Amino acid sequence: AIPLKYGAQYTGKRSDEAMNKWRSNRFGQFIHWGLYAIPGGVWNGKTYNYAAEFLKSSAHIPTPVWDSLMYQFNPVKFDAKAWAKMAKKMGVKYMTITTKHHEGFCLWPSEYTNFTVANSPYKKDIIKQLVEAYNAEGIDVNFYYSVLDWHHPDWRYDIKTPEDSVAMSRYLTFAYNQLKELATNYPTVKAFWFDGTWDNSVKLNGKWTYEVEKMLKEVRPGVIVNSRLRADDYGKRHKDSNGQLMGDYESGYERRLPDPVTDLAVTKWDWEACMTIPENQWGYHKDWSISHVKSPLELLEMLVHTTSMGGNFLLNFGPSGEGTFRPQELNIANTIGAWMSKYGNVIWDCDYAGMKKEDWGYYTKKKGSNQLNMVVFNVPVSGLLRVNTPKGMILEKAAFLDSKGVSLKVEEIAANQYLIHIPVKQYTSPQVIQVDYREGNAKGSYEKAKT
Ligand SMILES: C[C@@H]1N[C@@H](C(=O)NCc2ccccc2)[C@H](O)[C@@H]1O
Repeated sequence: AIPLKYGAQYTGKRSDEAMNKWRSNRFGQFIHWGLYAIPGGVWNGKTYNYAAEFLKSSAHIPTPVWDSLMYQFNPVKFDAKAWAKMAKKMGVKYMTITTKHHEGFCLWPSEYTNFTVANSPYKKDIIKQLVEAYNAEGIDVNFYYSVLDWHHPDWRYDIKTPEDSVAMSRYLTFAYNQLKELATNYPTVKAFWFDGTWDNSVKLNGKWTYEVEKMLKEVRPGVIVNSRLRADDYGKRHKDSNGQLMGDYESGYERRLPDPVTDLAVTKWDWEACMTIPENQWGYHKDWSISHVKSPLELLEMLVHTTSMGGNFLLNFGPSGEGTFRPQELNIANTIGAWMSKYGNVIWDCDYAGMKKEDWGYYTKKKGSNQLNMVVFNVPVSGLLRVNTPKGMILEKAAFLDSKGVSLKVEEIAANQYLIHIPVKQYTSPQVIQVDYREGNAKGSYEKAKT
């Protein structure tokens, strides 16, 4: 192994209470909110189809012009309690809020800069209101923080001169202080979601990323940081020069999911995928007709897919400059919430079942139970759901979760090979089958085909 001072601090999954809770949460709400929500992707009457939170760069807007949006930030319809109630109904167990996105505007009254809500017409601390409202609904709150900062004069993309180095170290001290401020002043924060760490200026400062992780865990014991924060002694990101994951969970899946057959390696570590409702809009965009908008069932399948591979699914919402969500976002929250109110127990506290992926859908398994869940998205025309079990696993019975007790026929067709018979009809949402099994070896009464 290559000796490292700023590489992975441990190997394997954390098994402390804080991480077990983070893992059991499984489903989270991402919220991207900032000055970009005011123009919403439109500038001087022109609609830009890029992500709305990049409008400053896609419309080449000078920093002073962009920054003056602060004087327009006044979300008169913002109601943290209403947001938290919607999230509770959706069935999320955590929420991750952008405390500061690439634009540098802070949703909390930071003492280290004037570019915050405190100096906007709104004045009040948005982070405090959200933490209190979501925690009151029993939802954990995590902080997104962009290291990349388009506002701060000391930010550098690369370190080419001694002046760059002096300026960037001033910037990193500023960011360190802001992060300590967030971890200190909002003591119920459970995790930090770092972004904007891909530039060379950060990769050359692996030591700083190590020190931030260390400081946060000293100020807030148990707190969780994503792999995207970290660079090692040689600028390697996410995984160090020895291939070990840094931070507490892998955060590379942005608007994409690992393949359930070829990417099974992800089941060896904790990970989270974050997802947009349109193709690529994190912040509020005025015109959602410019791309596909994912349906509730499309997103629900992604949630189940993610749980089936032992990951967390963070679904993004982009409130408007006034603090409201769109009808499509409300519909998604209600539709997924209705399914979660019936079947949330096959998501929360569930994990990878170690079973071979089948065409009909996904398996999840409740931690520490002999309960195997089958979430069926694709009913075969035959009505026969194939189940291949690992050696030593015998299926006993199967039943639709909502029609308690009505058993389904389980046909053993060979050692560790079964067919579960379900009615062939039009289903309008994924069906959940609960399977009970026991340890033991198949009767072995089958002749192995001579090949
Ligand atoms: C979680 C997402 N990560 C941000 C993102 O894609 N940044 C990519 C980026 C690439 C190059 C310049 C600026 C930003 C998006 O704005 C979201 O915050």
